[in-house]
Amino acid sequence: MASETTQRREWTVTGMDCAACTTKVVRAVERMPGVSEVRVALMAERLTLDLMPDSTSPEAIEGVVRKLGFGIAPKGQQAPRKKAFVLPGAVPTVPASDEQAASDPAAREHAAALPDKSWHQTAKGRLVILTGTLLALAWTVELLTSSEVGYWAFVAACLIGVVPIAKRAFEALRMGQPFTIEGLMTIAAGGALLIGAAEEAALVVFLFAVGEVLEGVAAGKARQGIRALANLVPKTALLEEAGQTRTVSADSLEIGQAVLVRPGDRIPADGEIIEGTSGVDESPVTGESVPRSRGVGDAVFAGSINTEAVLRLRVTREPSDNTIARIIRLVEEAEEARAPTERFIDRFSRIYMPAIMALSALVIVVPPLAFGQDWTTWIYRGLALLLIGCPCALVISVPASIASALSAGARRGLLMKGGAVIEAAAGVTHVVFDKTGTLTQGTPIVTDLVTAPGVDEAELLSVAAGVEAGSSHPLALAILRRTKEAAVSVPDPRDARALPGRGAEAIVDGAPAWVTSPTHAAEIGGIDASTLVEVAALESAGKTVVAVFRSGRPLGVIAMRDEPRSDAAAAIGQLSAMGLGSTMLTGDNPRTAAAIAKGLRLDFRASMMPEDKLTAIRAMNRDGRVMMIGDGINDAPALKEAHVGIAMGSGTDVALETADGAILRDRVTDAPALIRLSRATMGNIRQNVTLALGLKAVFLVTTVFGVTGLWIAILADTGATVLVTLNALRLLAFDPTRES
Ligand SMILES: Nc1ncnc2c1ncn2[C@@H]1O[C@H](COP(=O)(O)OP(=O)(O)OP(=O)(O)O)[C@@H](O)[C@H]1O
Ligand SMILES: [Zn+2]
Repeated sequence: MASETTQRREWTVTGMDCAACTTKVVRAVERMPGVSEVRVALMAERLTLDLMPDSTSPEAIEGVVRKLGFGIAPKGQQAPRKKAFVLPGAVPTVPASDEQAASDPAAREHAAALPDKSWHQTAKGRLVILTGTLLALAWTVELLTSSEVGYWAFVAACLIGVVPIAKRAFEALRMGQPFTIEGLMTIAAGGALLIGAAEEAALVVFLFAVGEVLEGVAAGKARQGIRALANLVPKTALLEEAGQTRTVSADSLEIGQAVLVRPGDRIPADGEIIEGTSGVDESPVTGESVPRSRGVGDAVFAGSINTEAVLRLRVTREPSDNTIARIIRLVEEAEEARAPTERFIDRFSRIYMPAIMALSALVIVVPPLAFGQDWTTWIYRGLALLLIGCPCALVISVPASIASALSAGARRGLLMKGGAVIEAAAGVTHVVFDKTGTLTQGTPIVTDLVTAPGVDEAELLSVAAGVEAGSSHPLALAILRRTKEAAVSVPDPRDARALPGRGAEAIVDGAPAWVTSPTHAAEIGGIDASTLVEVAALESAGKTVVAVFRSGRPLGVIAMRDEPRSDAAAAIGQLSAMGLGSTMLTGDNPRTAAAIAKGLRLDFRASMMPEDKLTAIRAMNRDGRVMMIGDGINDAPALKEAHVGIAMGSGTDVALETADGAILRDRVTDAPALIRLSRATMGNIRQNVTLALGLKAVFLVTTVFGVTGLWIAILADTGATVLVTLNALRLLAFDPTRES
């Protein structure tokens, strides 16, 4: 566990193409003194760990990672550095067009340390060029001279090509990791030379290098999905200061500053509109591409597009803390919450490589010794088998799918905190919805005022508004809105108090007053029989009724209607077509709940106190796996209790932190969409695991029987890794809103 004295450090690590690479980094760094909680995110290219001061230096950690053949640079300003870092052999480039990189020293250093290089500029790319050239040279030599000279040319090509690979294998070995793909390669190439298969040995080294580059390209593609999000925030902003407008880097904006956004431009920061009204396309954040009209006082997100008119806004969030930055961070961190399937595959691949090595030893030794077979043949087959022992394709099969799914989801406003959540969401059997704000719009409107004899509507509203003045409950807001419309003044309450699940109370104009549900009205003063009949009628029409009291005397009732969201019924229909049951949980009374549930065609449980919702979820969890969908504000405990808790709506500030996932659009149909995406992801993972294991199994057999040889074995491994990654990328294009 991290103690208080340890310091959290973060680096960007480049060149990791598969989970075998991440294991290498983790194992090597883990052994260093004072290092704990080491985590490597493959797709986010991030290394995090806790470091005891005065133990290992960050530079020593960087040295170790670099020795393993990866690029590393501290992330952001979290890890201050004294000397600038340059990748060995890399050409540091500062993109001239990138104002932000040029102006911000930390960003510039970062850009210089880890430039976006094309494949031939990387260490792995150079290995391809080197081994390829050597191979071509050797072939030429063989063609022009005798096969005798050619043979030695291939030996030379293989030996020179294998040196960098053997170096990496040796470094890993020194750090306590005997089983690495580089180690397998080195043994296989060396062994092939020993039995005189020089040409093939050189070819294998070359193909290995090509495979590494291809894997890198595929992994990079998967990463782009997430990067694309970050690129949606413009680099520059039009800052207004002292009556002047000037262009500044968007990264330098501070809370409280005023910026101007022209039509057609992207909004540079999370902010609040202080002047202007315009359509704002919030698709980068919510996935909703129909522009919404936004005016003074409305919040807007960085990355959204201003479609119509000039807007002036006040920055409300630091650039590093804006909504889209938090979404990106969440998606990146989500990688660490690994799915059970992923953990299983990891454990499997850890025994897989040694097991294949043992098998390969048997294949080499047993047939010649026990059955007097030819040594060269079986050594050759044993070496080829070694190459089958690379677990790359298998190990990347799960994280590649999950990374694609996470970014596919994020682009549509469907956020999930990692593979564990995806796997859980794919397996839910039942969906539970909160009513207010989830299935309904959450903004009830007062429809009926029923006054007691001798009380007028203004008095009823005034007392009710007094009690609710400080409340943010949707019903309270409805009453306050209506009071304002009726131009009734709101008295100043004292001792205002919420009665969760029941109502609210306060001292209004010196007298104790209450607003409560009719069910709890009896506790205060009761409602007369004729009013109760009226209440029942209103409730049966799907309206929520509250009773208003002063000094224990009923003043009347207020009925409100909260319309179901327009797509709620469709969402329930989709879920049921997917074989999932839906239930609505509500604190509202059974009659109102029944009226709403009937229209939406789902089960319901009414009159639930907040703790009842928790118990209900717990009970349902026992019979199946429940996904709970709520607004994340007052139902956070229920969201936590469910198998999967999803917060809905743009009130996601809290939700992003507490729930397992979030739906950023106010769309109920995104609930089935999220489940569809999760199911598709698990399907994709199954395809990948089958593909990886299947190919291994096939080539294991053909290798043992001598049908295929060394270079096919390495080609099969690379091919499988690339196929698996490409298959995972298909998820980027998956449309979870489409019913199938
Ligand atoms: N501030 C309030 N003003 C008036 N009535 C209230 C208030 N708070 C609670 N109530 C009463 O208690 C009932 C249950 O409230 P609760 O907050 O548990 O449910 P809700 O959030 O309105 O509905 P849901 O459970 O569907 O989200 C309401 O229907 C209402 O009758
Ligand atoms: Zn690898």
